[in-house]
Amino acid sequence: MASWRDEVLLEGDFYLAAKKRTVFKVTLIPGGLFYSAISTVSTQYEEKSIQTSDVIGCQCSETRNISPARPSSSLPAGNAVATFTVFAYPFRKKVFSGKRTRHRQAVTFEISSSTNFEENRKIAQKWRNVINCLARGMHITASDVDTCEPPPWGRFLFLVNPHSGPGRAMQIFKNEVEPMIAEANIPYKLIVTEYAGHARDLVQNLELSEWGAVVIVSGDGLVYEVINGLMQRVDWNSAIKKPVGCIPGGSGNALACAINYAAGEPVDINAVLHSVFILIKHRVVPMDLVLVQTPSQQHYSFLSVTWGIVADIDFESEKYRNLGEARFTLGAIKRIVNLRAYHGRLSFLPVAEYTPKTSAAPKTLKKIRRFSLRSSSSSRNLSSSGSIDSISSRHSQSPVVLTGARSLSTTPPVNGKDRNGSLLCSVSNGSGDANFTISEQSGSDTETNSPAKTFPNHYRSGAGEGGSNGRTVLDAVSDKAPAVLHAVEGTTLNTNESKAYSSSATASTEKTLTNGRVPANSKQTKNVPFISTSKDEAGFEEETVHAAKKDGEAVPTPLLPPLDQPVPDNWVVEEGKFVLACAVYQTHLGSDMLAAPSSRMADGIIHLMFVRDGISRNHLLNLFLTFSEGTHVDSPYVEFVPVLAFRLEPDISSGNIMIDGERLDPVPVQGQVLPGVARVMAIQ
Ligand SMILES: Nc1ncnc2c1ncn2[C@@H]1O[C@H](COP(=O)(O)OP(=O)(O)OP(=O)(O)O)[C@@H](O)[C@H]1O
Repeated sequence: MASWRDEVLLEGDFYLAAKKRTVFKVTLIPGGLFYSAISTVSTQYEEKSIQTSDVIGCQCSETRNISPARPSSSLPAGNAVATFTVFAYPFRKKVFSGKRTRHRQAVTFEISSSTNFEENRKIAQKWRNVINCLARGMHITASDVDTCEPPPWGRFLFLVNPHSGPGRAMQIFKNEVEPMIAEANIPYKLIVTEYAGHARDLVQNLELSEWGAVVIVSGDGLVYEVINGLMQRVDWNSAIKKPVGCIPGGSGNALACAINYAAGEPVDINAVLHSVFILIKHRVVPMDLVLVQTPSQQHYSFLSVTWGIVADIDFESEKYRNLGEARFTLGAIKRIVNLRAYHGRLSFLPVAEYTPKTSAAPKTLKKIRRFSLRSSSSSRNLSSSGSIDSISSRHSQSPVVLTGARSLSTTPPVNGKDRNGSLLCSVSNGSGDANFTISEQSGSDTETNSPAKTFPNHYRSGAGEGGSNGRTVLDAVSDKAPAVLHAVEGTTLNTNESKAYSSSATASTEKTLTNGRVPANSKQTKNVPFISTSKDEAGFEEETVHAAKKDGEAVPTPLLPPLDQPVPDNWVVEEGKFVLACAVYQTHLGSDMLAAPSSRMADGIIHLMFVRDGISRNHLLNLFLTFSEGTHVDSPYVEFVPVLAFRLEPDISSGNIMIDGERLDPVPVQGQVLPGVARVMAIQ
């Protein structure tokens, strides 16, 4: 909370609608609004406050002055009274569980300082405007208060699937979403989907400029439809930047859980309320997609590709859809009892060297691979500069950057404690462990339709109490890994930071790349994917595959060889029987399944998890029980590998492959990350 030393923006003596006979001194500072009784007839009131980070909107209205309830009012009884109401959702601790959850608070102030209603109304409107600007994260000073107005909202298009989950999506919209959207005064249109595929058809033909955002009130199936509808447009590169919001109305709601988790909001209680809160307080945040190829189709996946027990549970529990999320628990019990393992081949291009958990060999990190996808309009330097490792290209798109010759294993943040967009890594250099922070970075071509675009530096203060407040991240570089580079969330690095980096690279080369292979001595041409490599003084290598994306052109897949051809030599191939294999790129697969705790929305990483055959039912059950806390990643049975691309080739035709919860017959599939291409309404 801001302190009293903060600049006072507005002050006034108002009645509180709830305390009819008391005048309150009300003070507004950038961090919040304070009010305390200055005259009391019967009771003393403590000073109370409302934080602007909890406020979703403020509105004016009028009421009647009722005599003799206003002893010191200058208004005659029966006259109109101007009011403003602040709608806030602060956290409160639950009595028994001790868990923090937001609750609604509406505080109405009545202005009766003048006998002239119009004058009072103007005062109320001024307070409303300033409070709304602050709630939207704008930086307001005392000199702005007479003129400031919040930027108009872009209209939200709500897509509600009446059949998702237990069939409550429409009820959720009416009872929980609509009232909060009205409090925030956001214009919207509601479309109820009429058939499977309706949302995809809609967004494929939508005039996107008419909408501030597309918001899904459903499960992940409708999110999948919207993402794929946008990606299948000719103008896919611009269309996919339309912010997508997500309110949990289905049975799994993995994306909604991931968004709540990233914002530091509860995932398991009052999930809808917290999701709507995020929707209103959102920033536009980049999100990775994964392009998934099968022999006959191409999918754009935002969540996961699963095979084995996780896919079986997801598909086979469909028939219990009316149980909501409990369907997964029931499905898991049934599947563990009838445990199956599937034979196949799992290949992947790891971000760093892969060493199986069972191996006694030291885990040495000598190389980091990245994939950089840029809008071709901004990629001209890549083909002409001859220095593709120039600072600007590194920092404007790099999803994860790490240099330094150390052994590395990713460790989960402690229950989401580190949610500043940073991936914590435990790095061992032989003399003990050191913690390093790898920061992820937003895409260079981040566009917003939110006020963040107009007020980028100040909008960050708008995060909720439990959130990370979206602070600018330039993490300290440990002296044990001098070459670790940190990117900045949503901002560009300053010159000093750039210089610091450039001194660490001693050599760089580049080659063009075709279908995962690198022709020697090929010449750079515009829009042709290519690899750059650089080595620092310690011999640590960083290899980046660069590709350009553009409306009207195919989505680039330089990491993927044709599905009927072998994977390149730099891929790892694991063959055998698997109980499960999951490629995950969100933290959650359900509210009690923190599948990839270290995942970030735009980390440019596919988190590949697999369990080989040989695990007992007992151990598997225990493993499933640890999913809710995310500690399964520490299990000796679970391999957890950050990768840029993967291929899964099941040997048998039984079982299921699920892409974002949509079933496929077990056919060969492969996927490649598309770093930060999509945009979601979130708080990081
Ligand atoms: N009006 C409709 N009638 C029938 N099916 C629909 C309709 N609208 C959408 N659908 C389809 O319903 C399917 C399930 O919806 P959704 O995934 O949103 O809910 P869910 O499966 O309960 O949630 P989750 O995927 O999170 O478990 C989607 O694949 C979507 O294509």
